[in-house]
Amino acid sequence: MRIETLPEEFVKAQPIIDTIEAAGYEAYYVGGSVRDTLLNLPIHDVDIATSAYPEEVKSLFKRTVDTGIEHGTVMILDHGTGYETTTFRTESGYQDYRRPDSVKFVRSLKEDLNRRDFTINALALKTDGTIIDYFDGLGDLKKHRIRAVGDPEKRFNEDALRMMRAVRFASQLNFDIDADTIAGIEHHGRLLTKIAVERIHVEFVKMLLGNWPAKGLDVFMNTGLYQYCPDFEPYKDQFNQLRSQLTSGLSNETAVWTLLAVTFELSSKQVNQLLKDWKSANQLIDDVQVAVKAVHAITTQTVDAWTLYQTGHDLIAIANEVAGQLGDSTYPTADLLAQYDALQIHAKRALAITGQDLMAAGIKPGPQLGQALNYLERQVVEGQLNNQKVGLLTAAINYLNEKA
Ligand SMILES: Nc1ccn([C@@H]2O[C@H](COP(=O)(O)OP(=O)(O)OP(=O)(O)O)[C@@H](O)[C@H]2O)c(=O)n1
Repeated sequence: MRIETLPEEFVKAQPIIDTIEAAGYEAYYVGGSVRDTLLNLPIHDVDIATSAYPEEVKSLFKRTVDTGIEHGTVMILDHGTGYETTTFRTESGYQDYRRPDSVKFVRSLKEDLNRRDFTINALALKTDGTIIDYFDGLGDLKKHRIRAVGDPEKRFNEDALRMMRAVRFASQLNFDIDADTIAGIEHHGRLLTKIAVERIHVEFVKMLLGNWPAKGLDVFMNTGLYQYCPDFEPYKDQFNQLRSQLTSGLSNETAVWTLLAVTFELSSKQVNQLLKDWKSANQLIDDVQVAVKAVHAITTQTVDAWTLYQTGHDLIAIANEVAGQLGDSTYPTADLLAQYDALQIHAKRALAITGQDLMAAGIKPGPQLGQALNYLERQVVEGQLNNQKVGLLTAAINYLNEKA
């Protein structure tokens, strides 16, 4: 088969392939960009596979970066775009690529495609639009099927992360997973425990961001794969409940973990533990903690100015999205955001008075100064006081006098 008009990303990359071919090697577009083009989806990165060895690739181009030279990948820089270019290879353990004997460079495209994860990812594209398809990836694309290349057991032994990739693609593409491939996941689920959590994290989140999350979750649950992810084992029922509730993908990673934290009914300490075990960034952990509180306020209909202020614009939208997925929000997001926008201040530094001002008015530095500012902040947020210097000063003095 031949694609008539190639997307411009490929046209732009053609000089790279031409250069490699002119030096007497083969080079093809491979991987996700080929798959997504055939599915009429936008493409992200254009990846190239070549018979040239890494040193040979580097000698052909002025600007290259050794992004993964151990497993044969060199990034070629061309007019601001980077092209990951990987030498054809076979492998005896994807995750062990740092062991020099685990990657064997070969000169044959077919051998290279044969070590790839799924048939839909094992297609190669020539610059003239011809598709090379040794494993009926085109048939599987048509049938909306994710099928391991050759023996699933072998593919999952090479890289157990591929089991997570299978469920992730199911959820992103609304594809079914082939029965033998599912059986492979059932047999090899435990191998996931050998994989770096950071890699599992990426795939798990992509699964829930996909447009058909229930599709991936089905296999994730039915094969028992979930048990081999950090901390998920006790939450079978909650996951199954989610599977039936989730009607569309979530909009970002914070929403994913907030949804899980609420569904699992985790305490703030447990949220922290879960996210730490999943090797999450501190910013994500903080955001999820705040969003979880906001979801509770939304679901119990106790959203007030102070909650909105503490939650902030972006996390309000996320919390309401999560509450909506759970069928528990009665607020349109736009209304909550309008209420938030209408607050007099959106940060403490926007108060019309500072600690300096209070000291200038004779209030001594110390804990009471901070308390007074906190009091003013809350009063202004809640609309009890106007954000004006003179009024705030009087209110601060009265507040401290009453306390004394
Ligand atoms: N564990 C993996 C990861 C990747 N690949 C191969 O390497 C290609 C590129 O991988 P990657 O960029 O991670 O994923 P894409 O398939 O390109 O999908 P996306 O960009 O949507 O993540 C895949 O298509 C597949 O052929 C593989 O065989 N096994």
